[in-house]
This record gives sequence, structure tokens and C-alpha cells, in this order.
Amino acid sequence: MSADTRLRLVGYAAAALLIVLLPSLAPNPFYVHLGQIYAYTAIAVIGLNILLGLSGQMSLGHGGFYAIGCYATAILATTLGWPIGLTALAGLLLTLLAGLAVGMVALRTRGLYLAMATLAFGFIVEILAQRWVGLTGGTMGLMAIPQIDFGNFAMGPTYFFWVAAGLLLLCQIGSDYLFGSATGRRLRAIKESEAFAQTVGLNVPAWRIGIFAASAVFAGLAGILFAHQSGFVSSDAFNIRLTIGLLIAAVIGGLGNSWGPLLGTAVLLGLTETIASLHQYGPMIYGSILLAVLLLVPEGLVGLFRRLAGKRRQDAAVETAPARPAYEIESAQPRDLVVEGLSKNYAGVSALTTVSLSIAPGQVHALIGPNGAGKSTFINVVAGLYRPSAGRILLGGEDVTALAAHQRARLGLVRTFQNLQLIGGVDVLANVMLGMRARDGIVTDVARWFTGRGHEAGEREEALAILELVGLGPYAHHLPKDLAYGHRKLVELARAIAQRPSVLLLDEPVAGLNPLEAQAIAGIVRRLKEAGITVLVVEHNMDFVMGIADTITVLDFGHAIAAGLPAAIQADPAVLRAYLGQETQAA
Ligand SMILES: Nc1ncnc2c1ncn2[C@@H]1O[C@H](COP(=O)(O)OP(=O)(O)OP(=O)(O)O)[C@@H](O)[C@H]1O
Repeated sequence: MSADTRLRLVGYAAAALLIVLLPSLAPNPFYVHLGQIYAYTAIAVIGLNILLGLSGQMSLGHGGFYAIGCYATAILATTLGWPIGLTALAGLLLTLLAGLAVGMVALRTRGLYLAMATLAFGFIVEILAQRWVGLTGGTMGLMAIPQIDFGNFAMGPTYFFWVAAGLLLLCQIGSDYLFGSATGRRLRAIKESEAFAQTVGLNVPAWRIGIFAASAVFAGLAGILFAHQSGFVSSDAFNIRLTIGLLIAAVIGGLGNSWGPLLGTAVLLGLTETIASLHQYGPMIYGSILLAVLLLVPEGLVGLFRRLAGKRRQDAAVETAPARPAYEIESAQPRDLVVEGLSKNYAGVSALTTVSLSIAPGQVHALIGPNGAGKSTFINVVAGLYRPSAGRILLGGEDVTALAAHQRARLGLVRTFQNLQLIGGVDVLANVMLGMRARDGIVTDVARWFTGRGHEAGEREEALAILELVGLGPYAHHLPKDLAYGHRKLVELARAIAQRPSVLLLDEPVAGLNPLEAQAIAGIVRRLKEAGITVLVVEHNMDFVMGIADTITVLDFGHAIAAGLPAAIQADPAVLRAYLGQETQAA
């Protein structure tokens, strides 16, 4: 068991003990009351942190989900007299549905527009709560919502605290799992670049909607607990201040950090209590604090504490690990790549015109041509990031033209990017592991993560072996930004190898590298070829191309002007004209 896991388990045990003992330790019932508010507010903030911090989607409408959970349980309990367990379940289901619906809208928007769309959702819920008086009671509210007292009214507040804080502990464990598992890595990949996430096989829309809905459920659960704590719900409780408060807590704690919401919520409640008498200046004070945090400690309190506590720890045990068996590069299944009559028009620009080529398994084919010839477009169309205007793409005889990028990736069509695509927030090892399929089912994975016994051990070993293969073993626990450019290129290649490609598309793999580094990459490409992997490489470095390519296609203004063996291409008058033409223009 690693020191990290031990610390985490001790933390959970200490939290459980504190939850049990706090009602009897608290000097007066107000602290239990504060503990209740803390518990359900932190649950909502955890949901927001997962959405914003991990997947990068903004929501200014979380107060709306909170309100839906709250009203669902309150209305069903007061009008139909359902038991709390059932009303709570219905509340969760309703927020899940609302989260799925808003998540689908969110798919069509990004950044500022997403913020506006979710803000509109929050306003719609708020206005409905105010105006649909017959259902919600409007500002007069719904009264006599049953409270959680397990039949013993005197112990009610204590029981409620145990329920809310117990649920908070479970939510925190769930959040820790998300942050520490493959799911977290995938969400970070989506946050960093959706195009990249697709090429490692992720169904980005499904992930985005799913995480939006999950985050909404956290807010809904908080709303449900609020209803049963206060016993009274009025539409005044769900204005924009609620969402802003949750956002402030998430940002102060530190977005993208699993423990951030616990700290951020404590600060938020502390502030709320401190400035309770300055009610009219509330928004101004909140706004100033938010600004100060964003300017001075954008990484939030958890990030600040980490910075103060010292640099990232290095896992020396792994880095100096004794020799592990050398990694055997494997192709998922040798497949040929056939492209027939591929055309791509951007508005007014014909980037590719009926380009065809075919590469047998274990062959390296280079696609070369002057700047703007259409090489990157070709890779993007073959990988599935762009739709072709005409033509077909066959992978091992299977027509994949209509498949999305993530579906092609799952069939073994793997690519690297000209502009490196690495996840900044996690180390090199995790970047390589992003290319791998999960080996354990979700239950085993959660159990292994919880106990720290062999969680992702197979994946880690394999990723370390791949890193050693590309010469990056000692850098496994560095962040990509701390690596030299040439090393970052190797990380991307290592991640592509981890995907076990059948066909590998390399977009300018040696651009910006010195001859020695280019030689190292050439050596790896040869090993990929020996393993039966089909390689298509786009590159300007002719020494590199001539050293590794079995065959070459030359593009010029979107047309294939020559194709054949390297020696023939070098002597082809049309090719020389295309390149000389470019040099003449440049001169
Ligand atoms: N998203 C886009 N929208 C409109 N035009 C584009 C787009 N991407 C590329 N083009 C145009 O398509 C043509 C081919 O560009 P592409 O980037 O594929 O060429 P390239 O051979 O990869 O060039 P380089 O070697 O400089 O990377 C160029 O005229 C370019 O301006």
C-alpha cells in the first residue's frame, strides 16, 4: 500500500470518526446546524468541481439543479405524502434528467456561450419557482416538509447531520476516485482538447453529457438535503447568488483538485457567517474575494498549500526500478490502409482533390509536399476529425469513412499531432496510460483504488516499459511542461504506442528536433514497422523521410503529383518543380 493510499484511508477513517463524534463534541447545537449546511453545500461544490475542474465545462446554472432536487422532494413529500427515501430518489432522478437535457444543450456550446446557456437555465428554474405558485408556493414557499428525525424528534438535528455528512464522505470518496483513476485522466483530456480526446478513443459527446448529468445529481442531492433540513422552501433560496456562492467555494478551494471543495466550502461558510450583518454588501465582498483569489492564487487554497509544502514528490522507487522486461511493440491486428479518391473542400479552398494511396501492413509510407499542400488535412480526414467531401477510407478492408474519430481509434487507427497534445495537469506516465484500454471492470477498479492494492498496476508497468523503450524512463513522473521539446514528442509517440495501433499516422514527428533526436524517432518507427504496424508519416525533413519510407506520395496544392519508391521520387521532375517552385517563391 502506497503512502498516498494510507494517508487517504486514514483521512476517511478520521472523517468518519469526526462525523460520529461531532454532535457530542460541539459546544452548542449551532455547530451541528453549521455542520449540516457545510455537508450539503460541499456536496454541490464537489459536483461543480468535477464539472469545471476536471472536464472544463462551465455552469452558471447549478442553482437550478439544486432547486429541482429540492422542489421534487418537497412537493412529493408534502402533497403526496411519500416517504423521504422515495421523494429523495425521485428528486435525484429528476435532476439526472435535467442534467442530461442541459448537458445535451451544452454540447453545442463552449466557454462563454455555455456559461450563458446554463445561466439562462438557472433563471428559467428560478422564474418557474417564483411564478408557478400552485406547485411551488412561490415566495411564500412550501411548509411542513418532513425532516429527517428517524422518529426521535429530539435527536433530529444529530441524525440529519450524520446522514448529510455521511453522504458528503461518500461523495468525497467518489470524487477522489474520479480524480485518481482513468476516468479523471479522460476528463482532463477532454478539457485539454476534444480533438485529441477523440483520437484516443473517447466518445466526447457521451462523456460531456454524462459528466454534466453526474454533476447535476450532486447539486440535486444538496437541494434535497436542504429541503429536509430547513422544512421550508421558498423560491427566494434559488437566485443567482446560490450558484455564485457554489462557484466561489469551488474556485477558492482550487478547481480540479479533489480536496478543494472541502476547503472552499469551509471558507465560503466562514465568510457568510462573518459578513451576515453586512448583508447589503454581500455580492461586492464575494466578488472582491473571487477576484483576489483568481489573481493571487489561481490554483486555489489546496494548490497554494501544495506549493508551500514543496515541489511535487518524485516516486524514486519507480524511476530507479530494476530492469523490467523490454516492451514488445504490438499491433492490435495488422491492417492495411486504403484511401480512395479523397477530396476535402473548405469554404472556397480545395485542400485535397481525389487523392488515393494504399499502405500494406508493416510498411512505412511518407506523405510529403510543400507548405499548404494538404498533408495535415489528409491526416485529419483519415483520422476522422474532418469529414471528407468525397472518397473512401478503408481500414483492413472495412469502410470507416462514416465512423467518428473515436470509433476509428478503437479500431486501431491512431495518430500523433503536429502541435503536441499532452495533458498538462498529469505526469508523463499518466499521459502514456491515457492511450490504454481499462483492464479491470469498474467494480474491481474501484476496489483496487480504494485499498491501493494493484490499482492499474498492469497499465503502469506497461506504460513504464514503453517509456523505457523510447528512452524516457527517468521522466515518468515529470509533468510534460518540464520536459524538453524533443522529449515531449517522444511522450506523444509513447502514448500512441500504448494505444496498440494497427495503423499509425505520424504528423511531423521530427519537426523541431535535432538530427540525433530525429534518428531516435527513426529507430522507433523502424521497430513499429517490424511489429507489423502500418505507418503513414507526414514530414518535411527529407533525410528522415528517405531513411524510413518504403514508398512516398507527393502532394502539391491538394493533388497527388507523384507516388512511388524514394529513389524515383527524388528524381521525379514534377516533384522537383513543386519544391523548387516553393523555394523560388520563398526567395
Ligand atoms: N480549417 C481550415 N479551413 C480553411 N482552410 C484550411 C483549413 N485547414 C487548412 N486549410 C487550407 O487547406 C490547404 C491545405 O492545408 P494543410 O494544413 O492541410 O497543408 P499542409 O500540407 O499540412 O501544410 P504544412 O506543411 O504547412 O502543415 C491550405 O491552403 C490551408 O490554408
